[in-house]
Amino acid sequence: MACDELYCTFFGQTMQISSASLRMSSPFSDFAMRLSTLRRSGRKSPLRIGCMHGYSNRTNGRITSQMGIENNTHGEHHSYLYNQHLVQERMSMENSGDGQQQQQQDLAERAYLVQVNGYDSLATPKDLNLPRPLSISDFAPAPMHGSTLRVAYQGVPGAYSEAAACKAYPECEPVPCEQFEAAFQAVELWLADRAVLPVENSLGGSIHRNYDLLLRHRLHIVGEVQLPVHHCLLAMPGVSKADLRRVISHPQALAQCEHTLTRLGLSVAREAVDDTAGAAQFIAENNLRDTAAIASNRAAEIYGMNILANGIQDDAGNVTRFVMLAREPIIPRVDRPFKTSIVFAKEEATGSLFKVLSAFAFRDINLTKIESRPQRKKPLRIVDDNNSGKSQYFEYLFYIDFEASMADKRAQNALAELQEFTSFLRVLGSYPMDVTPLVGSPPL
Ligand SMILES: O=C(O)C(=O)C[C@]1(C(=O)O)C=C[C@@H](O)C=C1
Repeated sequence: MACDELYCTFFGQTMQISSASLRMSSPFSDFAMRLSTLRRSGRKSPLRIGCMHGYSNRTNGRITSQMGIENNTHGEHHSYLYNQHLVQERMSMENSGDGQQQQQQDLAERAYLVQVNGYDSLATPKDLNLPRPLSISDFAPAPMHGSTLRVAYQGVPGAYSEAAACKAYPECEPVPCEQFEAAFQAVELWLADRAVLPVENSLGGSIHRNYDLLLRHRLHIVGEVQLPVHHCLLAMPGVSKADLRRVISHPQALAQCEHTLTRLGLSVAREAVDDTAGAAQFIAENNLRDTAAIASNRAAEIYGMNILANGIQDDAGNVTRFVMLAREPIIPRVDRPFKTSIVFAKEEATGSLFKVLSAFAFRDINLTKIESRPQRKKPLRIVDDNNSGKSQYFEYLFYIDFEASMADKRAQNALAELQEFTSFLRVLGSYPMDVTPLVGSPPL
């Protein structure tokens, strides 16, 4: 859908560009000026802007700004990122006034964008371009203005995380990322609207890296999705099991198939790589005839590989749970099952963990998960006991998922009580539970 008005999403609030928004004061003045630039040239410019967004912050006393412009003119999606330097460079091309000057400015704008993006087939806009009144949906967090929701995941096409992204957001554009951290950053820098990341598997357990990253980044959990994971053993066409010297895959996938591989007589070297589909891609690109990958049957299709064995996970009901992350939290509700995820550090007092857990038990709130991670900044506590000398304790952060919405009084009271026994407490998100039945899901 083409959209010719200009909007700015500023720290989660979407507004149509108007003189009011142009009067934004420091530290956002650069940002505001940039918006005015585009507004003035927007009428005649061949560029149709679907949506603009950006942020500005102070680093070491300097203001840095980044801005994304999405152009959805052809049903395609192009995103341009500017930094402050480019914004200033761009502004120096700016002339006020009409007629020829305006035309020159339009051409300059087009040339500039082609130069930045290498994209030169921009459509001619309609002349009649009346502003559309704002509606409530303009103020909702992304998806934005008819553009496709971009969902970051770790891996390459054919990864289970890509399938999870498409299960969570069926109409989305999946955005592959090399590492989990890159998926977090893609959302933080507005290159993606959501991230979908694995947090636990029914056979392999928790994906600790993502627990650590949840704390380090400021994204919110806005949903969860459970995906049945059906692994295949993939090799190049013509390769048989007897040719194999090595099996490569994501460490979780290797762990989920450990016993089956041995049962298949594959006591060969196992090597961990970044993701399951990446393993298939690597074998295909290098035509490796002594190596197999554990990956999905979609990966077999994409990378032109043969399936040597199907359903090699150690348990037929193998399931991975993913969380959906966004820049803004969703509004918790009580009209459907919700879960809330929190992280806390307990007080040093005796029995504080028990007291935390009983705050939920007394209110009949079911805990679905508890995970502990070392407190990296303060990993050890040394206690000097006069009788037995010095003892060392490990310090932990505790992650808890419980079955209640933050809109539920019981959850609010439990967290109020928790504050008495915790030195740190953060709500990672309150979101609808995935209650879709897993049985009958097509194997991946
Ligand atoms: O490598 C992939 O395909 C992934 O999507 C990652 C991942 C994981 O991290 O657990 C996702 C689901 C499966 O449990 C195996 C691997």
